[in-house]
Amino acid sequence: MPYLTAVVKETFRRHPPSHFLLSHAVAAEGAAVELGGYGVPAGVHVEFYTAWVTEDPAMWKEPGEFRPERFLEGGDGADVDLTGTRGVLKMMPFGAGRRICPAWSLGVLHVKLLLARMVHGFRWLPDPTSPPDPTETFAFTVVMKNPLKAVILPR
Ligand code: HEM
Repeated sequence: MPYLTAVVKETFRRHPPSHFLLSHAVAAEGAAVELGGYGVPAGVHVEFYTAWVTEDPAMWKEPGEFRPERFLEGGDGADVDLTGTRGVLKMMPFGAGRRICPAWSLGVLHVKLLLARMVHGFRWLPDPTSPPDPTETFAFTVVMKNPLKAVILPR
């Protein structure tokens, strides 16, 4: 289970379904909030492009690599959680704070359960005529540009 959890976390880091959060406005009445050294007045909307955080080589070793081991002990993601509330804030696939996705735990649970059932029940082999291609494209969320094709055999 720890490795499965690491695979799921690495998937949310390397291939987050959303690259940005919903638009959030500064709520403080009449006061500017300081953000990264800038004063942001009340009512002004701030957009967070969260994918840049997980692509930043200052935060992640070789961020372009899909490497679940980074979320195991000693890895550069070992202290990171998906809600951005524990350890260093290095990824937020569901947002963070009071406007975090209210279904974040449901989402994680479904992805883990689906993946566990898929690898428990079947062997997944690459389709020689169409190997897996991680290229992404923007739909409503970010999806695979070329859908996965595989040879699936019962275990
Ligand atoms: C893997 C699955 C999912 C991902 C990656 C995801 C991601 C997100 C993100 C990034 C936000 C924006 C947070 C922000 O603006 O700070 C959000 C908001 C939201 N999500 Fe999800 N979500 C997922 C599944 C779901 C599901 C299954 C539901 C409903 C059953 C849901 C309901 C919502 C709602 C209602 C909001 C708006 C919350 C607000 O504005 O206060 N999400 N989600």
